[in-house]
Amino acid sequence: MDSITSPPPCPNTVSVRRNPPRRGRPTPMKAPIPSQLEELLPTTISDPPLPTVADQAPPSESLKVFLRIKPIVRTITAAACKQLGEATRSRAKNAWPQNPTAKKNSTKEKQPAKKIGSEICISVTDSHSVTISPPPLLVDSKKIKSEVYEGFSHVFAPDSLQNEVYEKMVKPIVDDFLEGRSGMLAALGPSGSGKTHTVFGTPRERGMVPLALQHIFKQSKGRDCKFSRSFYLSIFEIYSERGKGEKICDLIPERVDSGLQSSSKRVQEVMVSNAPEAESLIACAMLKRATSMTNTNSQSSRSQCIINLHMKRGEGSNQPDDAVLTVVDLAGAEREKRTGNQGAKLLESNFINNTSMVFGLCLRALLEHQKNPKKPLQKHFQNSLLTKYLREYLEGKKRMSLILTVKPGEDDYLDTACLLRQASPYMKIKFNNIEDPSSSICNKRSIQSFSRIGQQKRMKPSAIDAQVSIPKPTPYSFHLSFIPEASTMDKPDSIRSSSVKLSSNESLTRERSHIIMQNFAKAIWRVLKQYKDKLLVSSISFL
Ligand SMILES: Nc1ncnc2c1ncn2[C@@H]1O[C@H](COP(=O)(O)OP(=O)(O)OP(=O)(O)O)[C@@H](O)[C@H]1O
Repeated sequence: MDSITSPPPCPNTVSVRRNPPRRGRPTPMKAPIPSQLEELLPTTISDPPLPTVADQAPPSESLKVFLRIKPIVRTITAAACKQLGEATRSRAKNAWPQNPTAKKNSTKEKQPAKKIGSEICISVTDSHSVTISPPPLLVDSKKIKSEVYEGFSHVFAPDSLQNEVYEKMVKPIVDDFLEGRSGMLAALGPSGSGKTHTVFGTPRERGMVPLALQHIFKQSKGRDCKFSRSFYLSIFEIYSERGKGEKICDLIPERVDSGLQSSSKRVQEVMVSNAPEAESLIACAMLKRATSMTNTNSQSSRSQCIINLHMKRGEGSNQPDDAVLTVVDLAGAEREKRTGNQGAKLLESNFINNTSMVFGLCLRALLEHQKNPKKPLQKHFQNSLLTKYLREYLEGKKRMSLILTVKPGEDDYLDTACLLRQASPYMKIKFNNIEDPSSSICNKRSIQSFSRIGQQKRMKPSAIDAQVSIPKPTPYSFHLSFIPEASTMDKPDSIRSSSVKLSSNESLTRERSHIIMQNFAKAIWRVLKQYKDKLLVSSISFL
């Protein structure tokens, strides 16, 4: 494995600085030389606990955004495999935990590392900033400049070790969790950039989840049993089969050890009492996760994977708050041109990209709302299951950290630049309680309804209670109001009242479409106006 220090400066480019804080620091020596060019479930799998006072971070705290650069490692891709006539579909991801078959394949897959040097598009400027340099072709044809991104909580160089990443990024979240504060870590980045590697790792290089488990159980061990706490694990994935709406799949094997408690609900929450027990559950879960071989990753995740560790305090404890530690391994955004995906895989890609986009939109909306509180917080979280589940985090009510993973190759410039451009402003997001006091109740309801989304299809309209509205099951539009308990079903009188509610729902939908159309019209108007101005200018220059 090669480690990368810094790419040689790309001639004919100048550096532009992006991101806060804009400090008056000299452009690093290694930077390019200036030139003349310029979003069930865990419900009972217990609902994630409502935000408590402990969950609410001090208002000044900002979202932590970390960046990790993957070392350059050449792996066999789908295209290469096709040539060899090998199968292109697998289910078990070759990450932590150990999958003997996959491991064998992986050692075969790794080819001698690429020669590095001019092929690198990103370099570490210092521990908080990076410089990305476009490949010469783009510099010449599109006059793209090299850019400096700064303000990251930490930039992990390609040779960074998992332990180092854990200490700087995850340990503070775990310490808070052990103090009773919920927290989340989400890994974002293009396909094959190392999200799963960072989150789960390999048997040799254990990832954030196994390291966190080890830390948590080590800390909990010698504690007074009077203040004992118990830990419950749930792991599930959200995926879309052939683009037909989103589904939740419990990744914990249906028949877990009899020694472990399990819930009968769709997503199990299993009590774990030590790290190896938890790790072996995650190991089994990972074997169930949907993966596939693409042109960019031999074992690309096709789903959003969510791991929750729920800490419940013992009865004798004077700190009754529960806390949840959530780790999200998002499926990597993919460009069709690069992955060469077709058919079902292309549909999966659309789902993956859509979820990533909605996740980003939520954060962007939060940022805009915080910049200008008069601007209402857009409810983009409604557009995907993942964001609906993570609503509290995406509305800035609970702490979360983001780890952006990028690939350093020259070919990866567009993916890397795109991610940095989109995600680096998120570091300006502050954690504060931006919703009204009823929000926690609303949110509990939304999470409950989310957890029962799978049951909706089984419910007949006649069975809906008078207080209940019926959601229209479109792939990315799930209803957030009350979903009935099974016990409220089979009440024929309710048909009329539910249809009344339906019509009010329709009017809401119509109103929303009207607003969207209005905004769309405004945008078109602006574009047309710009064109008009440009036409005017060019016609003047002709005269
Ligand atoms: N820091 C790293 N050190 C060593 N190998 C790495 C590192 N990051 C990623 N890899 C390797 O690169 C390959 C792709 O990584 P990984 O599967 O984690 O990507 P990903 O971002 O999860 O992709 P996808 O979104 O498609 O699932 C794996 O073989 C992994 O072991």
